[in-house]
Amino acid sequence: MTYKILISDPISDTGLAALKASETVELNVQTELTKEELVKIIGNYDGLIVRSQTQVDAAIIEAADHLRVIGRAGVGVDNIDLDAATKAGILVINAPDGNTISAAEHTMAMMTALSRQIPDACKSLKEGRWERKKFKGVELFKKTFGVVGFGRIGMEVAKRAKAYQMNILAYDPFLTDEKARRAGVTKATLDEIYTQADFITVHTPLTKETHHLIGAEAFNKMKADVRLINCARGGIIDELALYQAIKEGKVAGAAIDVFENEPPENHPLLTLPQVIATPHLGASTVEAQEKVARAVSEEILQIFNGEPAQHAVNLPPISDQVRRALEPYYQLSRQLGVTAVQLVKGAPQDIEITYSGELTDIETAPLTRSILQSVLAKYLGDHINPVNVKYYIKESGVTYNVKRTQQSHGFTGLIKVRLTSETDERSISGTLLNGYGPRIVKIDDYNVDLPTDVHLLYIEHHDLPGLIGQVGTVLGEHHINIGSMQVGRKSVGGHAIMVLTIDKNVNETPIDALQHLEHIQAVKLINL
Ligand SMILES: NC(=O)c1ccc[n+]([C@@H]2O[C@H](COP(=O)([O-])OP(=O)(O)OC[C@H]3O[C@@H](n4cnc5c(N)ncnc54)[C@H](O)[C@@H]3O)[C@@H](O)[C@H]2O)c1
Ligand SMILES: O=C(O)[C@H](O)COP(=O)(O)O
Repeated sequence: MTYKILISDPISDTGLAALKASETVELNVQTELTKEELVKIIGNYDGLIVRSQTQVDAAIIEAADHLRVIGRAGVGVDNIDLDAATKAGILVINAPDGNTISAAEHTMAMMTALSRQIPDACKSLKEGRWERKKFKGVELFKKTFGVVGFGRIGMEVAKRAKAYQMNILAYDPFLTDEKARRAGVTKATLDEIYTQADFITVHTPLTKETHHLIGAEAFNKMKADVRLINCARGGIIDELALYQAIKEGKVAGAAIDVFENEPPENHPLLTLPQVIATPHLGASTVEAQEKVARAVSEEILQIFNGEPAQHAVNLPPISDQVRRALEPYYQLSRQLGVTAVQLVKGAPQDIEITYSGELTDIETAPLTRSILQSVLAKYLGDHINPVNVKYYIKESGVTYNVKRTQQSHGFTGLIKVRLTSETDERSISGTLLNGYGPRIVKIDDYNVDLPTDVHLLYIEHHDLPGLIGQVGTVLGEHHINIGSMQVGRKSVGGHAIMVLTIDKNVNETPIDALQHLEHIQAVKLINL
């Protein structure tokens, strides 16, 4: 199988080494595509790698029939329509830490350049002037520095600002006192930052909450000589309100790397001498570009190899430890879902999953997605995958709940899947048996011991002598070899089940023949 990957933004060639070396990948680099051209060709690709330039909107996702993964060689994914990607079952991954240092260094460069008016001083000198009086700056030493967004980059910026002996106030909804203490910063509210800071930098993602987070109201609270830096995302600071605030002398200056619309056209901020700007260069270093390209390349290869993603943006993150613990259970969970949905009569309305034994202490959300996916795929189709399964569950009105119990009936880890449809209710349990791999150990109330990689014939009948022989005869007449047979009954002469493993997939004919036998109540062929 060959995977076709399109690279639509300029990406470090060195960082792509893993993809280039792979025999299963065909790479195509086209960094000057118009949106229409991209829509036309995206259907040919299994993977897409972008930076912040390509706008991966709903129209592109709709045309991306085969796309499995979008790799963002960088942090911000606001250029990707995540809802559309999730609905389409396309995994979005990013490279969250490859450009942290470069972005933090650029922030410091912008703050120092702003405080000393370096770009204009340089320009004036190059134009033949010697204007020492005009370019008097301010020191950073002992100044109060507000850091809004204390994630990866915010923290690295704070480390560097400490070397300048700035007094750092940090605001982040997830910042704890302990984390602030360890980082040597003061945890503050936004208002404390607005009223006390001499310099304010933003390092949040652009979200509904952070859009225009800093606008006219905030500028009114700030010191008149405040200077702002935005090396995160255009739109976190309201650009027009910033322009007004600078014009009115409420803000002394701003250093801007990112714009609400890029590239900015006739932008008023770019007409102001108090503003310095760069064209979204925070991550544009040799080192950062190599790191982000290497990270997405290697992860995309892992995903195409069937391994779980480590930096999925539209799936909950899982740690390495959890990934390792769950790995052996993936096959079992999928097969339990597939079996249960073939056992139950009618479409399931409710799905109940119970984890016990060692699985009670592990984050089992990835297994839950895998079970839900395998159950729903029968009715909703193969486009259901772990990325979009929750979306489709909600859409279809099916309910599900997850339970945990310590009762594992002697098994190390046990998963039980119970499906309820309008007319039926079925449950099936499975475990991993040392040396044997995944096994089905219970169907409804009957204990069984079945492998999960075979075809099963599940028969419900009255417990009567001779019936097992009749079933064997019918299967023999249809040249179907029985691998193993297990029987169970509730009481002598009462309701009973027979589960046979058979060597080949069969068509409807022997099933019909079995169903016509007297005392047989139901026959189900279960393909795993
Ligand atoms: N200019 C560039 O080239 C460049 C380079 C890299 C990253 N970035 C951008 O920088 C930003 C930060 O990146 P990061 O790697 O540090 O991300 P991160 O996820 O590590 O940190 C973001 C932080 O923002 C916080 N946050 C979210 N909402 C907030 C709010 N309303 N108020 C305050 N804090 C809030 C989060 O809790 C988190 O700690 C992103 O927007 C990213 O796209 C820009
Ligand atoms: O979010 C990011 O990673 C930065 O904004 C970098 O964007 P870029 O890859 O387009 O330089």
